[in-house]
Amino acid sequence: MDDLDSRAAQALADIDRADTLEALDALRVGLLGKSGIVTAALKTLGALAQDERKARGAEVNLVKERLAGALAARKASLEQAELDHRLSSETIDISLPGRDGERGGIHPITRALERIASIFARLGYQRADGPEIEDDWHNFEALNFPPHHPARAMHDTFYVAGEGSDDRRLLRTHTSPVQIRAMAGRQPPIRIIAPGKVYRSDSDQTHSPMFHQIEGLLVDETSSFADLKGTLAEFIRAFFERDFEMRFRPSYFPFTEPSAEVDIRWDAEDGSTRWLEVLGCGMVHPNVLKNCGIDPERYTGFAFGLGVERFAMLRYGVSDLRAFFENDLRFLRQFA
Ligand SMILES: Cc1ccc(OCc2nc(C(=O)N[C@H]3CCS(=O)(=O)C3)cs2)cc1
Repeated sequence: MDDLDSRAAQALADIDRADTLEALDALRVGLLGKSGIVTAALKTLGALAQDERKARGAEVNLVKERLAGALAARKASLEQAELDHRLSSETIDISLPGRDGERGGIHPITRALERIASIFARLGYQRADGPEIEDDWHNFEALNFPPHHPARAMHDTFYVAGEGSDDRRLLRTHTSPVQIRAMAGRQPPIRIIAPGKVYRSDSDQTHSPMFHQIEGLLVDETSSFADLKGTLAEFIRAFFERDFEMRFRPSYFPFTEPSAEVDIRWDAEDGSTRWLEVLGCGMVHPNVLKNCGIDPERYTGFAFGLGVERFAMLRYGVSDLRAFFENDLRFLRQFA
């Protein structure tokens, strides 16, 4: 075997051992490139006699084809191996569940408030809004509170600092001023609900200085206490999706006469039965109608008020009111 043959044999072994496309290409250049051994062998043909040149040329071309074939085969094998590696390492199992981003949820107080509002919307009530910073007239005077009623005291009401005593502004203690504003300039029939934040200087396990209320007001020519009872019975049934036994206990509010507090009969899991107070109501006091330019000789109305947190606690089985305001995601995620 001449020198070219032995070097070609060595080259075939090197080609088989080449384990990267870069190493294989370096071999190709060294064999078939401008300075490669096959190119060098082809260059010697010119110096040979005619008959020897033909035979030698055929030998060199045979070596060239064998090396080119081996290079191509090895290249294909390495490329396939690379493709197989990528296919296995970059495989995506499309049957896996997607990575879910954090989803927000509606706060339980908002859920309860919207649930209550939608029940009254279905009963024909319009939603009204108003300012949270109110004046004394809309929050107390117009609602028939006498001048020195305890609810006006600082221990119950947040007053805006640095203002005179008679026209002091305050954080509304109920949403009744919204109804006062809604009645002004409007004649019956009136059916409105006023949901929103209210503020009282109170804070313990069942009281928060800011809480949510929904009040309702209906004024027309014929409404009666019976209508009030029927409306509230329907509301309680729709909200809890259960028929609760209800009782109306006589009570007192400056803005309603007669006034009542409503209890529902709550059967606890341990079999005990309790009466739970859930809201207050009454027939709108004639003075309140007069203050809003509505003739109490011609029109009557009823009104009710409830704390939204109270309804959320009952519906969702929450025992501490403060849980609604601590923003603990472990608590809030239960309502997402
Ligand atoms: C013009 C107008 C006239 C009358 C009105 O009466 C709204 C009413 N509210 C109650 C009541 O008991 N409210 C409390 C329930 C729990 S609470 O959130 O602490 C407030 C009874 S009647 C409202 C507006």
